[in-house]
Amino acid sequence: MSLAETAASVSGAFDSIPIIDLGCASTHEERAALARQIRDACMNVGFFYIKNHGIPDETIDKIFSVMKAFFSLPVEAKMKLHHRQGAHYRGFEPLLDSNIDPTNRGDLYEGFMIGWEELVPKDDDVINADKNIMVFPNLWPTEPAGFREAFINYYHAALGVGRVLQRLFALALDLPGTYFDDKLKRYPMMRGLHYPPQTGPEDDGIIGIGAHSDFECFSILWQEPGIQALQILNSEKEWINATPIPGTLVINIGDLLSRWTNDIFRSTVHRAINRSGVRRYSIPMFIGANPHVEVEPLPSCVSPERPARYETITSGEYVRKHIQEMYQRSRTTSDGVAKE
Ligand SMILES: O=C(O)CCC(=O)C(=O)O
Ligand SMILES: [Fe+2]
Repeated sequence: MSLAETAASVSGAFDSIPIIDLGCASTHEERAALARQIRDACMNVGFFYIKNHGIPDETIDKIFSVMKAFFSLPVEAKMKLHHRQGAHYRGFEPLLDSNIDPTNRGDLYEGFMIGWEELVPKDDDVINADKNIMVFPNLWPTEPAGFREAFINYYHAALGVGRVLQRLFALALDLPGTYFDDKLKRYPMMRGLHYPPQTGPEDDGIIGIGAHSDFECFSILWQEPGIQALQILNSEKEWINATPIPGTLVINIGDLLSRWTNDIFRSTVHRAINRSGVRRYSIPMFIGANPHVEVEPLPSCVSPERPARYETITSGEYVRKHIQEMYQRSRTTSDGVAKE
């Protein structure tokens, strides 16, 4: 059955999130079987867990530990790295700095955003050699010690997982395995997030992160074990818990890949609410397409019964607009002062 025919029979009324084992992908048959599982998950749920992803525990432990230390610093120290000092979304995001759900009043998390950087910096000539790719400098705190190293090590490890997944997504879409290799960003954005425990009523419009779908192609999320916060919305409008499963990462499809696949891959709405009584941490990385890539529904996802639903758009144009809107709805000024 073609992708478009299969999509016609999919309901989206899931009540659980599949777990996919990346550990068995050495033979051609194993990779094909994995791609089929991924296709099912992307069409039915838009989310899946991966186990045996290959990121060492030590790499995760180190970034988790520096995140806890950094977010425990006084807010004045963190504000010195406010991301609005620059134009490229790097550095600290205070509480309520973003508002991803326009029907809400603000997102109750603190974040620290970074982009690609070599662990051992190369000279500028090497970095600037690839003129088509934008590499913006990161901002780094002076404390805690080892913050930069822990973030960069995790970043490179997560990016490696992304490279494996993008090939599986291509196979899942009946495309050559390397189809996305020159189209997806080599330098995606990643952020460490800290959600203070929340006590206010949900209907006051301020929750950890409001209901949204991600803007880019797919996201790779580490979430702190033992603390339930992330929820995803099914087609029956029920919130299904994405309970942290030790040793796994959560993968979800974003709007751009959904659009690229003519909505055959689902970009599922999700939110996070931390009512655990203690702080909660997570680390999303957003893998997008390079800014100049023109995204239009893939031929394998279009049929006479399922005509193309979207016009061609460049990735950069699409993502920039959405990110700007999310921060324009902020309830704080760049000094961190609450707006009226
Ligand atoms: O913290 C989480 O579990 C979700 C974060 C998220 O959805 C995002 O950053 O887009
Ligand atoms: Fe998200």
